[in-house]
Amino acid sequence: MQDKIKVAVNGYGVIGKRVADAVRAQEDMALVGVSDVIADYRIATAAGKGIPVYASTEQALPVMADAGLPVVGGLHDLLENVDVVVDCTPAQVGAGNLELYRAHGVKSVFQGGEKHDLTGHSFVAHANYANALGRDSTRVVSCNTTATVRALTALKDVGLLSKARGVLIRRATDPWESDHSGIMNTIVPEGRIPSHQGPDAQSVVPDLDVVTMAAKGAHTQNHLHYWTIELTRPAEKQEVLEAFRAMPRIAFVRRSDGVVAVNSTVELMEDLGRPRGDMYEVALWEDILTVDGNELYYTYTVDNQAIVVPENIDAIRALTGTVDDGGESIRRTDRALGVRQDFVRSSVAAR
Ligand SMILES: NC(=O)c1ccc[n+]([C@@H]2O[C@H](COP(=O)([O-])OP(=O)(O)OC[C@H]3O[C@@H](n4cnc5c(N)ncnc54)[C@H](O)[C@@H]3O)[C@@H](O)[C@H]2O)c1
Repeated sequence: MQDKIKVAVNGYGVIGKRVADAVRAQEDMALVGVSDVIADYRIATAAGKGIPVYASTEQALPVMADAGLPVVGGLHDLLENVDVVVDCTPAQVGAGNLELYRAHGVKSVFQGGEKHDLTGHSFVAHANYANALGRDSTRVVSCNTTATVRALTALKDVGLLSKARGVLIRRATDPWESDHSGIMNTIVPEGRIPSHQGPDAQSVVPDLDVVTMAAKGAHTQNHLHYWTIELTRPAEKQEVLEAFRAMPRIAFVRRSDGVVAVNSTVELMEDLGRPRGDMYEVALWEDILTVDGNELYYTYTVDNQAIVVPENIDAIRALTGTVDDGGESIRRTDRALGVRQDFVRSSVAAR
């Protein structure tokens, strides 16, 4: 434990519990504890796994203790013993924690619900690991923005990307909250164009020419994106596929393999034995992708609950500066999580 990066997770919800497990899967990291304000099954499962549990507020501590949780202490105590905290509290709550983390001399990773200005740095590992090195804090961008940046930088890396225009069909709510939030039996267009994901992608890669439009669907699992791309020159489909294949965390799926809809990938992840059925990769339909001269069209699906998890792990290494090379950090993270390049046709972990 001495040489490992000591990590805390504040906010043990959809993202926090996944990041906590991913930290535990890394050879160079130790999860010192998780902190929250809840006292029910959600945090009890952390205690059940032997993860030390802390209370994030003074009011929460007695409530958690009364519920029989083995609360080790308050968030202040946890922060005394870690190098990095990953803040996975609800959107905008995290912003109120930055000064606390700084006061404890702890580096901090925030999530996409916070504004770029909070940390002045927005993170997607492949795109800008290098300029996060040694920083005090960063923000891992949202699930939609992470997928957008991964796919567009794959094209940018090989000099093919001129302009990108995307339509994002978002899930209504996380599945476990569908008893009390989310829409039903409709599609709701977002009130403005561009939707926020395009400008957010530019907070990671400023020179991207990208416009996004979004709508909220009535389903609860996964987003679906459609992209129309103007390439810098006419290209062959094979060349475009190679560009995506070279990008970590993009995996091909095919209708011909029976992956015909968003729910197919959900079932596939379960069948692959993924924890919680999580899909860390962008699942891009190889046999739908079409190139026509200098125009490219493609679609993929994104597991909103999981895609940012490997990015959080890389952000921890970048801030602490323990691994200088982003490619090396990505390889380590992906090996530990079993990230793949192809779900059906390759039985081995990718790259
Ligand atoms: N759910 C997604 O699909 C998704 C995807 C990408 C990014 N994000 C971002 O991740 C962040 C967390 O979202 P989530 O979906 O995990 O939320 P969530 O509601 O599932 O989890 C948040 C957790 O924080 C806890 N919490 C509330 N107030 C707290 C406080 N003051 N101190 C400590 N803990 C507190 C809650 O009890 C809950 O367990 C947000 O910024 C969100 O925008 C969410």
